[in-house]
Amino acid sequence: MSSTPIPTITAFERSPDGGQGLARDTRVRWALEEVGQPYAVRLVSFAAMKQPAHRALHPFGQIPTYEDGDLVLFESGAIVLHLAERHAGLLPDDANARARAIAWMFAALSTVEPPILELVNARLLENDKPWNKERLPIVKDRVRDRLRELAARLGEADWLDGVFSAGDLLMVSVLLRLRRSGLLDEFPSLAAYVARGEARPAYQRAFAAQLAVARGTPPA
Ligand SMILES: N[C@@H](CCC(=O)N[C@@H](CSCc1ccc([N+](=O)[O-])cc1)C(=O)NCC(=O)O)C(=O)O
Repeated sequence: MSSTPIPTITAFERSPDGGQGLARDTRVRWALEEVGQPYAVRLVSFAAMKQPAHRALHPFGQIPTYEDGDLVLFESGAIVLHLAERHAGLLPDDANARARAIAWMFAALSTVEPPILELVNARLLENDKPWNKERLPIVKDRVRDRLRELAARLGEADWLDGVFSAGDLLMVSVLLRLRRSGLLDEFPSLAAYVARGEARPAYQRAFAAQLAVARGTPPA
């Protein structure tokens, strides 16, 4: 029986996606599973997220957060990096390869995710605006540009830079948001890349855990 306290993350009490794994706690769960770190989950309601107690952990009143002893983190990318730096399995030992893997983490969140979020917002939050019909194709083409460039770099490789890394974990997580749009299927090599990520046992465990929350069933 381990006496070492385990880290605690926060997640939606009721995820708007009904457990499809699109909320950002899934990528943190995935990283924890990849490094073999047991963790606890504190579920928070939308209302509780905006209260002072949660804002003391997350200045923007969001999830996920990560608590481990006297360390409190927010930002899913920072949490994944923290885990990758402290455990084997998500960043290479070689210094240059490690730096490249971290560059891919930033690329996922700073270059590929923003146009995808623009598309998500255009479809979810702006679809009743008169200008949406004109804007949507422009936003879609911005996403296509990034996907085309990413596919060109990935080529026939399994992962972005040799072995699977935290860069792939975040890139796959970002690309999963595209599934409903159909845009990912326009790039078969990227759809296969995402499928490789989803096939990883660690992802499967992370997905099942967040789905169990959505279904109100206790985790296995
Ligand atoms: N940059 C931060 C962004 C965190 C964030 O966006 N958190 C969202 C949940 S993940 C984003 C998300 C939400 C829902 C779906 N979905 O498909 O239902 C997908 C992704 C949140 O707390 N939203 C509540 C709020 O802002 O008040 C990070 O990466 O951690």
